[in-house]
Amino acid sequence: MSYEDTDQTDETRETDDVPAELEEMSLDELREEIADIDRELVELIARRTYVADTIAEVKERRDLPTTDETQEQAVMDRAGENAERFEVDANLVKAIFRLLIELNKVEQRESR
Ligand SMILES: C=C(O[C@@H]1C=C(C(=O)O)C=C[C@H]1O)C(=O)O
Repeated sequence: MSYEDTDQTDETRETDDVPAELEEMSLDELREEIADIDRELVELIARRTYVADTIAEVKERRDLPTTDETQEQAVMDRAGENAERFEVDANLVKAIFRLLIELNKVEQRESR
């Protein structure tokens, strides 16, 4: 799925690349849209970090190691699949997820 999966025909679009509703927005409106998305991204990162902190507490209680390579591979595979589904660069998305995983592990180790 991508932003192009709408019921618009090519004739109703300004160009082949950009949906008509985005074309019609002013630069300021488009930047507001970006600001909203950026806030949502940070909110999602905060949620992910919060859940990972809870996982870290469970691991500590069960005397399990911080790093779980099998789980990390599953996260990376899922990131790649989702990137393909939404037609964004899989390597870029995977690099972002590698960073998120490393941030969580640093935090998990510091809280032990
Ligand atoms: C959050 C976890 O701990 C670590 C961090 C992970 C992540 O941020 O996705 C994945 C695996 C672990 O190395 C987990 O085990 O699920």
